[in-house]
Amino acid sequence: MIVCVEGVNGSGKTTLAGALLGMWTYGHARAIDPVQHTVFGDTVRTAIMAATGLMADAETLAFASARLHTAGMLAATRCPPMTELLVLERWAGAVVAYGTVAGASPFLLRALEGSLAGALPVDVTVLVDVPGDVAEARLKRLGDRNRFETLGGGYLERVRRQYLAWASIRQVPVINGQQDMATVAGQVARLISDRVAASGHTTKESA
Ligand SMILES: Nc1ncnc2c1ncn2[C@@H]1O[C@H](COP(=O)(O)OP(=O)(O)O)[C@@H](O)[C@H]1O
Ligand SMILES: Cc1cn([C@H]2C[C@H](O)[C@@H](COP(=O)(O)OP(=O)(O)O)O2)c(=O)[nH]c1=O
Repeated sequence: MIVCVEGVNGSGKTTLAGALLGMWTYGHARAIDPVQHTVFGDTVRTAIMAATGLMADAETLAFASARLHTAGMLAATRCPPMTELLVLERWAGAVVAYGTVAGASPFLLRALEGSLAGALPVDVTVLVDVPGDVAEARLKRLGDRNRFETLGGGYLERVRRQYLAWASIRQVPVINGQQDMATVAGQVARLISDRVAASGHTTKESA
């Protein structure tokens, strides 16, 4: 079972991933950030974060490359059994939402979204939605921020809107990230259970 949690910085993805792992009692469970999961991706991310004046297409390609490399590294466990949970913090949606705001070519974005979608069989994708100013206030409290997290609530709101447009087109469920975490996690766990049931596995194996 591969679950992808999409959303802007500060929407609650990492907290949600932790909650889902805690609720999963049917087998092995882990959460990864596909950008930073490999040494290659981590190095690429460091280079992107340090770069100034990076062209939008170049930046988008670099992020997608880091994510695609993770898909390759996961090849051995490409289709984990339904009893095993792998939570991805962002996947194809981030490329589209952040890339659109950065001004990347729509043709490039469509191609990369397709490559990412084909590279890993994601079973359930959700978008955790919070307004940009709420995300910004949360990030401010956390301190230590990457360069996308210092662009402010207006920037996060623009990414949020691109995420919502993407979710609408792709029929990705939108979860209200302003609810308490138990409610957010409960709603996602329900979607995961529905997916397990649809796959024909017994409900005994679901979250
Ligand atoms: N549903 C929520 N309600 C209130 N605060 C939240 C909620 N989800 C996350 N937070 C807080 O917001 C901050 C960012 O959460 P985090 O999970 O790191 O977001 P992300 O991984 O999307 O950047 C953390 O301090 C976290 O405790
Ligand atoms: C342009 C672009 C930016 N980003 C942004 C969002 C994040 O701030 C950062 C990705 O870093 P990442 O390591 O995935 O996450 P985080 O720093 O949020 O824990 O870059 C993408 O994830 N994908 C993209 O295609």
